[in-house]
Amino acid sequence: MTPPADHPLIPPRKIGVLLTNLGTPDAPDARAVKRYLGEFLSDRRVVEIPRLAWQPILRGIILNTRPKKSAHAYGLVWSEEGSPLAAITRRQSAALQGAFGPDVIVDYAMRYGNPAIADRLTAMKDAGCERILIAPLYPQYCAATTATANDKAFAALAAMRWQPAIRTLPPYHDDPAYIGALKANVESQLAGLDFVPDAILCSFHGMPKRTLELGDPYHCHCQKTARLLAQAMGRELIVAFQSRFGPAKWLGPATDATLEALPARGVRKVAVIAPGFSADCLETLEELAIRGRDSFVGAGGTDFAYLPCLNDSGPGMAMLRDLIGRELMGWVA
Ligand SMILES: C=CC1=C(C)c2cc3[nH]c(cc4nc(cc5[nH]c(cc1n2)c(C)c5CCC(=O)O)C(CCC(=O)O)=C4C)c(C)c3C=C
Ligand SMILES: [Fe+2]
Ligand SMILES: [Fe+2]
Repeated sequence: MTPPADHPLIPPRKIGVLLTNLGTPDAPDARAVKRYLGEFLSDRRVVEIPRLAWQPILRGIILNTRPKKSAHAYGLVWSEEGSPLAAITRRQSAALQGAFGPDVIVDYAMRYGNPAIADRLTAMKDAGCERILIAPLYPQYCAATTATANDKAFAALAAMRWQPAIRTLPPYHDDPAYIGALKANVESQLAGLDFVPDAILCSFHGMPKRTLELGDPYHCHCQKTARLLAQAMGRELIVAFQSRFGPAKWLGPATDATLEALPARGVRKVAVIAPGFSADCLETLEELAIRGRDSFVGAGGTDFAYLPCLNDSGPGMAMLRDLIGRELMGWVA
């Protein structure tokens, strides 16, 4: 990644890579979940309802009911390393550090909760990084995920007298490296199943339908990923959207209703994938792998498999090295 020592124009400079993801509570208990959800659901990029109307509902109802239920769900997927999302992001960061070597400092931070984006950016600057790539690990762009993670980084930079130079990793929903990694990951896991699925369900995190109407490209990015992956795999994929939150209309069809309807359509064996998540988390390990299975089997399905995300798998890390390495080349060429 470094230019030759005798490069005539650009002396070597320290480069930082900050992986960012959504965030997760510090512990699987109601107090920690309440703190996390309070920050998450107060983000106006996430809930686009005027503050005066939303905050009483959030503080008066949601934060008094949801944390206990969510803490129970987190408890079902929590590991010795902590929240799966945090543990996997940490491993992705360590693997990339190993791949790039000492001239690049790789770290990770969360949009909500810990480690905080401002703290890790400051640490990178203190370590001498004059150029920092901020890499939101969302393949599909959504203002509620990608833009808010970048906003948070820019807000931290706004407080610095001497800012590092910044790049952000673009969405990579249609990048051949991403589609190729998904195909390799899904096909190797399909080969290890003890049944042959009648169908593959591709579940993306949902968002309010209004957000699509306001011009957010997320829905189109999801559809394109699914189309390219289906083409690459040479088979059909059923697309659905999960995790509906609140009374508004969300993107459809809904994953839970789709899983319930599949057995009556003759699909008794299903494999579920979630290519929009770069790391397994509550939404995949609890909502899909536990509740999704219950819905499918309860409706008459016989075989169900949830296939894990790219995480820090071989194909997943090769893809991140490729995508991020390409961005860094602009700084060292
Ligand atoms: C991958 C893309 C994601 C989009 C787009 C997204 C939008 C979005 N989410 C909510 C509300 C909730 N999301 C929750 C969890 C959650 N969401 C994502 C990703 C996206 N969200 C992840 C990776 C996670 C899991 C975090 C973890 O700790 O594992 C939850 C909280 C979970 C709970 O309490 O049950 C809520 C609530 C909205 C409103 C939204 C809008 C566009
Ligand atoms: Fe979400
Ligand atoms: Fe969920």
